[in-house]
Amino acid sequence: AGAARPGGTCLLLGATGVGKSLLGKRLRKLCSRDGAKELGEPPATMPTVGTNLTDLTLHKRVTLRELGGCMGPIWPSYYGECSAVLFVIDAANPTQVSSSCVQLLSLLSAEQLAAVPVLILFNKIDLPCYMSLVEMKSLFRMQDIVSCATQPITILETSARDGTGLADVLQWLQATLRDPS
Ligand SMILES: Nc1nc2c(ncn2[C@@H]2O[C@H](COP(=O)(O)OP(=O)(O)OP(=O)(O)O)[C@@H](O)[C@H]2O)c(=O)[nH]1
Ligand SMILES: [Mg+2]
Repeated sequence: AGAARPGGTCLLLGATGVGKSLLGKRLRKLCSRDGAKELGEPPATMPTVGTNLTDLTLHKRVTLRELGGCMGPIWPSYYGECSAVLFVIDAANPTQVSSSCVQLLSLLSAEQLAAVPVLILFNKIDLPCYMSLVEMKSLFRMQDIVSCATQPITILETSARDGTGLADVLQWLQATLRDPS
């Protein structure tokens, strides 16, 4: 199905307001040719209604397809055409933990994603009230989730605001979407 777009397609998923759109803009800036050393003030974002495509130039072209948090019910219609998933969680929003956890469990159990590598991002770690990786992992029972999952799962902490962890995200995409050789 992905034949229409060369390169690889990575779905960018997560509840509304977790920072998917800002992350997409930051990643594009980081791998743009002027090789932004300074990210500067974060550009404004609007809640994404529908889907939003961002092309990244890595070793090959990688398309990030964000599906707005409010589009949750139709996420599965895009599962067939992706080779990786970025799942974003707001580490500074304790009230969203249970709904994010349900979303994560349902995507991990989707048949079409059974072998698709997943990168989980605990985002917004620049905020003073963010929950540490240890806290987040225990709130999500991440150990159980990872051991029951059929797909490879990687976990990172990020700030789309100040750029923390974003180079590691690019590195993961590059390694994950490498052509089999
Ligand atoms: N402090 C901080 N704010 C962030 C970070 N990432 C995103 N934001 C802010 O959070 C708000 C929502 O970000 P978006 O990127 O629009 O969220 P989204 O996940 O795309 O939301 P939907 O499109 O509605 O699903 C914006 O005001 C962003 O500037 C971060 O790492 N730290
Ligand atoms: Mg958005």
